[in-house]
Amino acid sequence: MHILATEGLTQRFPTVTALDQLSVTVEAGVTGLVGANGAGKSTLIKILLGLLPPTAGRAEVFGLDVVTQGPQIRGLVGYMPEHDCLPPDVSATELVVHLAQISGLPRTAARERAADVLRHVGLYEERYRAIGGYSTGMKQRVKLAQALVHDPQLVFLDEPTNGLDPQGRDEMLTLIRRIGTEFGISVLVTSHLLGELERVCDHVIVIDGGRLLRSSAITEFTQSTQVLTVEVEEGAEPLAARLSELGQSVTAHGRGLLVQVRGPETYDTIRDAVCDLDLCLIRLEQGRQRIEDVFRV
Ligand SMILES: Nc1ncnc2c1ncn2[C@@H]1O[C@H](COP(=O)(O)OP(=O)(O)OP(=O)(O)O)[C@@H](O)[C@H]1O
Repeated sequence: MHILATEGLTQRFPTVTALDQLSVTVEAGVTGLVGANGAGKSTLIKILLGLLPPTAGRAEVFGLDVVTQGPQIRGLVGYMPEHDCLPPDVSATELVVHLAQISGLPRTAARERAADVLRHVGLYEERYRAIGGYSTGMKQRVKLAQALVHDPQLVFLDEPTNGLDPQGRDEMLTLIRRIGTEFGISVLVTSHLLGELERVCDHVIVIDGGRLLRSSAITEFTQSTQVLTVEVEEGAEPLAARLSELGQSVTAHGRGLLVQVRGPETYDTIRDAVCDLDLCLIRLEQGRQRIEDVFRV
């Protein structure tokens, strides 16, 4: 049973087509929406929230039509926008309580709920300080807290790791996974880095130039796009030839070779080929997947 679906969804702006005949469904769980800058991710989220009427096609969230039932959709969905949009002169507590009340919670419930979500996202005493003095990581947490405060069934997180250092990024990804598993809230999270979503998502959708490139379970994804970097002291060319003869997909890459992983046997094939040719293996490493790798598939 899917939680949202689009069919032939198209969004044209005067000089660019941001979404082009996009048809995709999303199931409950944590889903990554990946694409380079300008691929159409934020546009899709705005349409799904009922904030932007599409030029053509249709979309529904929990069976509700995005064009005619936007307010009902926004009652069920939380939204963490990409850009910094926080008022600098109020505290996180004041802002999140205020937004909870706007979502329809009575004052006391709004205060309790705001305290809960701010704690869940890792803001403690700082929550009483003005947001203007917060670090980027703290601001991202406030944006996440306000997306969760009305107890939604689904949240749209637009580039939540933007501007964070590696530790902040790690903490945010762990938090996103917890939202999906412990809180039972479905998540649609965007990123331009496939590698970072791989850790937290059950499913990944890749779009490019507003078109659907791929939609697969994360397990299928990592298997089919996994590459090994193989480096030998000398003899990369004969090794490439031998691996090709043995049916492997090999490309030269700098001083090494990139070999597509077809299964566990790929590792054995490489080891045997290196031994047979009497070469000295200096590196055998799993390639880090980037969005570019998927575009080549
Ligand atoms: N209101 C608008 N008017 C005109 N063009 C727009 C508007 N909103 C988005 N676009 C254009 O549509 C394309 C898709 O933009 P969108 O923001 O959806 O991409 P994105 O995948 O979210 O990228 P990013 O991560 O950089 O925000 C871009 O070329 C963008 O310039």
